[in-house]
Amino acid sequence: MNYKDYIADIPDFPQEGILFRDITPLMADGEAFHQACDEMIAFARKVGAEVIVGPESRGFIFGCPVAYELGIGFIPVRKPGKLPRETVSVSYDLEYGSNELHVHKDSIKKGQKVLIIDDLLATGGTVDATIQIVQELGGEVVGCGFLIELEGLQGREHLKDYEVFSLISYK
Ligand SMILES: O=P(O)(O)OC[C@H]1O[C@H](OP(=O)(O)OP(=O)(O)O)[C@H](O)[C@@H]1O
Ligand SMILES: Nc1ncnc2[nH]cnc12
Repeated sequence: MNYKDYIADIPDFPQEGILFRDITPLMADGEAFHQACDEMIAFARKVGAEVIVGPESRGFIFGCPVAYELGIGFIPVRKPGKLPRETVSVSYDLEYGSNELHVHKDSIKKGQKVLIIDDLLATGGTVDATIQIVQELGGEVVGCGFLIELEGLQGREHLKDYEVFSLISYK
């Protein structure tokens, strides 16, 4: 399958100068979405994931089917003001702004093997912040899986110590 056929390229969204890679056509196609999830599931099995951690909101779209298929848990990483109980948080920068990510403090067990799944790796700010939180909570990051990697933004520089999987790469 040529997954790029299912990604829409939108110039100057959400800001001038950003080429936005829109995954919604892929999500809307049952076969493409299913196959993409299957490839992430294979990676999750390979790295021995015991729990999936996924950043809001597009990380939920791919992280939850993987967790479901493996019969393991899914832990949401959320933007400020969304989680009702005590959290740990980290501030981070991304291609078009900055934010703060939160995870419930009691969500990850010590030594648990964590696979981080998100739709897209750009600067790596989001995954870097997520790794920091997982480690603070005692989890072991065994891999990071993405549908899309924007190679030009060099997000992999943050991920030299980890197994990284991406299905679609743009130079
Ligand atoms: O590698 P980075 O530079 O951190 O960029 C990648 C992140 O940016 C997007 O999320 P966004 O914060 O736009 O939120 P959304 O998923 O709610 O749209 C995307 O879904 C990744 O999580
Ligand atoms: N260029 C881009 N397209 C879609 N999502 C993104 N998140 C960060 N950069 C992005």
